[in-house]
Amino acid sequence: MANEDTHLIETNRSSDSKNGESTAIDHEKAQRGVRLLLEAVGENPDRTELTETWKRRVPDVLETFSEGERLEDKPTMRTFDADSDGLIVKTGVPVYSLCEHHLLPYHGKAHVAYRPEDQVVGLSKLPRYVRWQSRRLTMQEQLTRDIADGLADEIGAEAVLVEITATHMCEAMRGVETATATTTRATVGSPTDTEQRRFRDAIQRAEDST
Ligand SMILES: Nc1nc2c(ncn2[C@@H]2O[C@H](COP(=O)(O)OP(=O)(O)OP(=O)(O)O)[C@@H](O)[C@H]2O)c(=O)[nH]1
Ligand SMILES: [Zn+2]
Repeated sequence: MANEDTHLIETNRSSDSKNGESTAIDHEKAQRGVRLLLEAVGENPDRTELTETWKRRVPDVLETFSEGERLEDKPTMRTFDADSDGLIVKTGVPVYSLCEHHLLPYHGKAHVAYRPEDQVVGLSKLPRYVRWQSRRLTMQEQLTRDIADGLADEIGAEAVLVEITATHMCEAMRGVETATATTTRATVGSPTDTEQRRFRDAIQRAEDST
């Protein structure tokens, strides 16, 4: 075993598997990586205040932030029969994701709408689904597309609209050092002009009320 490995603690989650699928990140690798990063910035990872940081805290954070990579963490998208042919709109869903270029967070609000075919999904599942999709390394455009395509598949919706407005910490805290909002949109199916207008109006109302 390499010298640095002698610092590593065993976690029984690192090798969990269910039906051959990984159910967790590789904690041992994460511990080793965080130790190296701390050393790279001139820190002593064995300083008392930092030991839990690389042994437990940051690997746990990475596990949470990568839930969207694992199918078993996907929320159960239970649907119900419902006689609803209008657009169902959910606004102001919090989004926290990680930019794949700088490994820094971006956060904002997602707005989601769908026209059901013959089934509607439980309301709470929309924010749950957005959160699950967000917990991965991705670009905002791709996240918006993945939520729209994924929801269309899950619900069997005739049309889906997703809009995300977010601020990227990689633009705010470093680099250009300017916090500006970025809005991205993805559509599945063919929302009518009236539906598009209803979606925009609902977003406007949500923004006016905050
Ligand atoms: N389109 C898009 N760009 C993103 C996203 N997240 C970060 N970026 C951008 O990705 C780009 C990466 O540019 P590079 O030139 O490779 O990296 P960099 O030298 O760190 O660039 P700066 O951020 O301008 O300092 C930057 O312009 C970021 O603003 C995203 O979700 N979508
Ligand atoms: Zn970035």
